[in-house]
Amino acid sequence: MTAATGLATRGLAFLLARRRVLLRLTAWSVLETGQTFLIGYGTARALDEGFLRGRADVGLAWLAVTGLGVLLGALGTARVYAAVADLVEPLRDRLVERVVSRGVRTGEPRYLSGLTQQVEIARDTFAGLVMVSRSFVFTSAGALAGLFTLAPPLLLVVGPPLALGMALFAATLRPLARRQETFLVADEALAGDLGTVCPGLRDVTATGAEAQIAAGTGERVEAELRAARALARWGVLRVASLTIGGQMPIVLLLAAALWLLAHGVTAGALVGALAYVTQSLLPALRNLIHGLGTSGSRLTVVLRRLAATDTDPPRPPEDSGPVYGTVTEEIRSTDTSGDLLTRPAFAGAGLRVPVTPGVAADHATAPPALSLTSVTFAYGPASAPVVHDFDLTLPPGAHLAVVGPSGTGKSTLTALVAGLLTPSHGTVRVAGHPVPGPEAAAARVLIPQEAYVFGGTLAENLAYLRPGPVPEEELLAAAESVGLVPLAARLGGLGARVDPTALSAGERQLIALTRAYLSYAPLALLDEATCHLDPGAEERAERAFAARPGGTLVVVAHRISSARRADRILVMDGRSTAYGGHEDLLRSCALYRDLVGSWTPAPAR
Ligand SMILES: Nc1ncnc2c1ncn2[C@@H]1O[C@H](COP(=O)(O)OP(=O)(O)OP(=O)(O)O)[C@@H](O)[C@H]1O
Repeated sequence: MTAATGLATRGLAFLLARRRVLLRLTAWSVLETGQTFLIGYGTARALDEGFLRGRADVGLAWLAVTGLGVLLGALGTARVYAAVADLVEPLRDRLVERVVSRGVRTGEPRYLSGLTQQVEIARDTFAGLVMVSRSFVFTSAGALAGLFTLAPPLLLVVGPPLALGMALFAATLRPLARRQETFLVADEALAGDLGTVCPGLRDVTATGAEAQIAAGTGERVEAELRAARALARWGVLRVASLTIGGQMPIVLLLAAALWLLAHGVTAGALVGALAYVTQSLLPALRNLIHGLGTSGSRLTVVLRRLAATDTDPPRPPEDSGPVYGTVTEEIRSTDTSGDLLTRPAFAGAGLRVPVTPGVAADHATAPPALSLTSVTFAYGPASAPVVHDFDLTLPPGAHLAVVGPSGTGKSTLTALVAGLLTPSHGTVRVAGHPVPGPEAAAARVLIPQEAYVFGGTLAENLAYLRPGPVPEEELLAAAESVGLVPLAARLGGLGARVDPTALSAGERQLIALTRAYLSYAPLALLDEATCHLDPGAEERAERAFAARPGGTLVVVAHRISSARRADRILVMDGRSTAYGGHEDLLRSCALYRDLVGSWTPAPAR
């Protein structure tokens, strides 16, 4: 039995078990049929027996009867809603019961919120479908009965295009549902991908995974585009079915007016027929086509997911939360087999972007290591800019410390340089290359506060940002420079497997720093990347980066010692900034004096 047949069987059993509710629904819907019938019939009589004979009172009386019919119909519709609730709520209860018991059984309660949300979608969609299909059936019955009562030839004009439109619509149902499902799946995959990638852009940059993430997400965008195009092509047929079934009868009635009048159809009956088509059939058909077309496919997808057999693994909710907070979890929870590189849990960790060797060029002719020109950035169109009309130029080999109170934009600045954020005005260039861009991306390495270590060997962790094999001597030399040697020895050497869960935050930072040190990127951005190291270890690591041949260092500093080591300091204070050496700033910048005061420990008494 296919999944679709299984669903249909279960759906039928569900409906049969609720025959009484269905009967009630039918009974109230009949009132709607009466209302539809009266719309055309009453109008025809009002004309033929009243207004066209100069008897306005009779005409008005028929219109009053029609109005009464509309009131009764409204009463019926109100009762229909109550009956639909009796049909829909048990479906919801059943699905919730199923989802909850499955969550409890499989021990995967974290999926419950996503699934119960899908239950709500299923309930609403099912209710909508019941309403539109029921309305179409009873409205059409009322309109067709009315046309026949007024004059059977009217049916000859309205019936065939209506039947043709319905047949075309029925023929598009399956293929369109399949395309709709493909589109929904592609859309959800893209949303899921973006939900993971966007909050984790910093992680992606830190692991040098931009190109592969862009390729992966690009493929999802392409898949959604293909699905949308296929859906649109079939959508055209659906529009055609509405045109043929709902709008063509109007044209035909007008075009055949003479013929109809010659065959005993009265003027009132002709107007009544037009009322049936424009006021009842066309809206009901439109609702049916839109309702069944979109909601039907959605309901099928959601129900199929919810009704998945108990042995199926539960599907993760679309939004699995920000990567920034979960990556470390994922990495920590990896075993030591070292195969994290292929795991989808953190796609970025498995991706390598070759960093161009030789980016560090001849200093004399080289462009600035970093330049920001009139850069303005705000997080939202209505937000105050965090960085405003900002200029900065760093020559190759410079060592800049960025300091300032919390929330003044230090991380925002590093994100702008790394290309994670795009300024609303101005330009950023790294080694002369515009940001964002592949050359600029290859020319800088970002080390965020959260250090990423994966379950491979220490050597694999260290060589991760290098395009090819790295000689052992080079790894050892880098470990020596950054201060990793004692940890490497404790772990059992470069070939030892690393268990990220067994490392402290500071030890992970040392590994990430050595990895960045080994990369070919001349510009290193340390965004609180040493915050878990003791002052001595921090000094050693920073000095190593500052001494890299051709290397330029930007450090978001959280200690006065870190700022003092830099040859220039940028003080950020909201929209204003100050720039200079330590002594200059002590003299000229009150905020810097305050910061230095708060960073310097009070002398022991
Ligand atoms: N994603 C974001 N959306 C909206 N506003 C943000 C976002 N990230 C930061 N901000 C705001 O931008 C301003 C600068 O934040 P940023 O993190 O760059 O400051 P910071 O100086 O690095 O702070 P800290 O020292 O605490 O890390 C703050 O007001 C912050 O609330």
